[in-house]
Amino acid sequence: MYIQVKNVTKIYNQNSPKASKALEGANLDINCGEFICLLGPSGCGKTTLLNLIAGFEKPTEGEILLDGKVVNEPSIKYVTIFQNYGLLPWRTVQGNVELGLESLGYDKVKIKEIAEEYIELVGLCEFKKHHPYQLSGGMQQRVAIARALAVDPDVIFMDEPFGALDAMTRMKMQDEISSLWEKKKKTILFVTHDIDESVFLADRIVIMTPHPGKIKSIIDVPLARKRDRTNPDFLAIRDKVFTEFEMKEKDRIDYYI
Ligand SMILES: Nc1ncnc2c1ncn2[C@@H]1O[C@H](COP(=O)(O)OP(=O)(O)OP(=O)(O)O)[C@@H](O)[C@H]1O
Repeated sequence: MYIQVKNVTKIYNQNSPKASKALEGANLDINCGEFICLLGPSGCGKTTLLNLIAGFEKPTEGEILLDGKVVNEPSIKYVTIFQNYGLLPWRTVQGNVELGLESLGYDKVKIKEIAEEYIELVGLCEFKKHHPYQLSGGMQQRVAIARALAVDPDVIFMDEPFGALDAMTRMKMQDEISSLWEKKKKTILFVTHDIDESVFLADRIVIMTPHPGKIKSIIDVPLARKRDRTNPDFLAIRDKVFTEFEMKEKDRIDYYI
């Protein structure tokens, strides 16, 4: 097993009157190369679990192993892509993609070569001399993805990366990240509260519920890619997820009768 979350509880501000239990008794095993979505409503501990696995936070109880080693701190082998892209405004697209590579100690020619390869992969060749303010939100997110992939990380953490995008751009980015994942087969942990997004992207969906944050269940998504959002199999899994959250239309109708 590549990532192991063993009985992990996280309490922020422990031993203070402000103590809050964000996550309770989480157990999760992730295989190398899997695309995992953490799905749930606000406050269910998705970001907390992501930050614990990425090493930005420490568990209050339990432990997390990555490739057999206890996670204690963030590592250069794991990259995180946030909702706000995290691009440097004074650098061009090329400069932003080169950023992570510079810290790996490659020479200038190699850095330029690798950056160009990934700029091409996300379809931004014509824009490599542009600055972030000259790009749309979707294009900025593609730069962030190119920058993340360029350092050839073992794991990519994505915390609601498409949250700020309009619906059409968001679907296009879902297509792109899904086909990039197929090409590169990186282990991806992707936080979302969008049910359709999780069914479109994930190999497995980790269903989380709040008060306190818990892993409620895990749903397999054994659908071939590229996925069709209108296919009956897609809709059946979507339905299953709705049932897990007790949000099915049938239940609401019963309630009103
Ligand atoms: N640094 C922190 N200090 C104290 N409490 C925190 C901290 N971070 C998160 N929490 C609390 O822990 C709980 C889980 O938060 P978390 O951000 O992990 O949930 P989430 O599912 O990612 O929510 P959202 O979808 O709104 O981002 C919430 O009640 C939140 O207020």
